[in-house]
Amino acid sequence: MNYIGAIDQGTTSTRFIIFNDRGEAIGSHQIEHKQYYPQPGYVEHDPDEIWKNTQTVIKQAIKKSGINIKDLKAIGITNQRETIIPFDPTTGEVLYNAIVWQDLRASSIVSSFKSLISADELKERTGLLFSPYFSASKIVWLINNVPLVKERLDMNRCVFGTIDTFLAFKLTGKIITDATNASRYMLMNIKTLEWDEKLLDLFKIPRRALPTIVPSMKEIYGYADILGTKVPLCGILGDQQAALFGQACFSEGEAKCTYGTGCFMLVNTGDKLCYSSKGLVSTVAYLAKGEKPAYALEGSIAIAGSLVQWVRDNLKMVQNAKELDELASSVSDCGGVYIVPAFSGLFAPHWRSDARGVIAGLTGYVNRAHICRAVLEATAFQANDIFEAMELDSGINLKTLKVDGGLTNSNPLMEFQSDILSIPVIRPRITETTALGAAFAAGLSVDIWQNRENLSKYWKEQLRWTPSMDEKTRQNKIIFWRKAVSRTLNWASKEE
Ligand SMILES: Nc1ncnc2c1ncn2[C@@H]1O[C@H](COP(=O)(O)OP(=O)(O)O)[C@@H](O)[C@H]1O
Ligand SMILES: O=P(O)(O)OC[C@H](O)CO
Repeated sequence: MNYIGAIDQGTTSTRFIIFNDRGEAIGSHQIEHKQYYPQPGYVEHDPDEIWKNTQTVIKQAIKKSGINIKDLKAIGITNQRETIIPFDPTTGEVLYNAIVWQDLRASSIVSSFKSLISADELKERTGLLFSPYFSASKIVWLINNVPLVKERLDMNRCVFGTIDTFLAFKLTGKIITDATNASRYMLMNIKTLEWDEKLLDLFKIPRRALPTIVPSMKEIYGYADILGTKVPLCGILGDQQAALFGQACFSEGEAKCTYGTGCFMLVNTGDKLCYSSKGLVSTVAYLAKGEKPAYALEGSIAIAGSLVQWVRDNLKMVQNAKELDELASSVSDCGGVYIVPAFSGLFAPHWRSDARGVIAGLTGYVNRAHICRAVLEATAFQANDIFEAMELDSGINLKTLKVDGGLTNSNPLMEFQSDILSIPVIRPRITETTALGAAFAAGLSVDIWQNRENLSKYWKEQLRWTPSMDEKTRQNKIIFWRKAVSRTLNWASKEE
């Protein structure tokens, strides 16, 4: 038998999922890790905890699936992107906690970048726009604020890697990042797929401290010791690109939206690098060795499922997500309440780090159920804003939307999403599309699958939500949503 394993290292948890050669998940294990919020706007993870969890989930998933380790033919990695870990490659020592993609501490550094390079040139070179979301400003913050990092950097003993770099290093000793992850540093030239010398120079980041950029698939990067057996590590994709791949969106014009901690909509634009004028970013969708890169346009939303968790953990309004769904379903609408969860500022299409969250439209009529409904609707409205930008930017008219991620378990959210987008929303039979994408990449590299076209047959529709809202109601709701969004702006100072 042939099995492929995928490490899915996400914002809230780490999973290892084992797939058979029909793309079916046959065993998995998952562990959550601690979120550190040392100050408002700061979010950190402990890399050593993530590595410990990775080792445990691999062992446990293998045990649970009962496979013979000799049948594990390849492993792939998919990961939360942009999050940066500084480590010493000579000892493996972690020099500072991982600065997570949601972290806003480098906002003022991003402001200083604006005097070094124009937004147009930055977009032309990287496909991205000014935001502390991307890795570059986090790296500069580490160099400027952590003496240990500066010291090791001066000794040529510091690597700034995304999570894939860190895990690949732990597993194989190689210092690499794949082109999809590299495209999120704000340091890679999106056309040449190499570190951009001009940007490194402007931001004063030494090239020697960055990993080597490698293809996402069709290359064996090294061998990992898994329970005493050497298994090739041969597929790496950032988690949103992995979900696009796992949803079999291999060709131009195919799109997906993943609803997890955040929410990310990507459309494959083929080998065409398409620049956005509506607040989306251009990114590498995947790079197979020896081929031209496939590009994507992406709309990123920082807060989606994490709003559900905030209502559960910080407000203690519900015990779990299921209860929130039930409450939301018990009312026919939001009772006039609109929640804009700009906890980390607003990402696409607004990109305003000065925005902070609001709950708008409160009246004496509003109860807990309306709030719960507004929590779910917030994600659907944000996705709709991105969807509109995507259609305008790419010229692609999407007739349906493929969805995945934990929040797609929420029936009221998916119903409302279809209503607000006014198109059917479709969830596949295999919902672990992120891990599946990484497994596809690894499996293609060791010829378990011969080509991408062969993989399309594993994508099967499981659930479909179709729109039923009248156009006037839909438009009215969107108007109120946009009014609520306008209330979040200019709250924090631009530097915060
Ligand atoms: N039935 C549900 N209703 C609402 N939210 C849900 C439901 N099930 C899961 N979630 C949310 O989905 C998120 C987890 O999704 P997941 O795809 O595992 O996230 P990630 O990969 O970003 O860690 C959590 O924020 C959780 O609150
Ligand atoms: O870990 P997730 O699924 O929330 O994804 C995080 C994204 O990669 C951030 O860009």
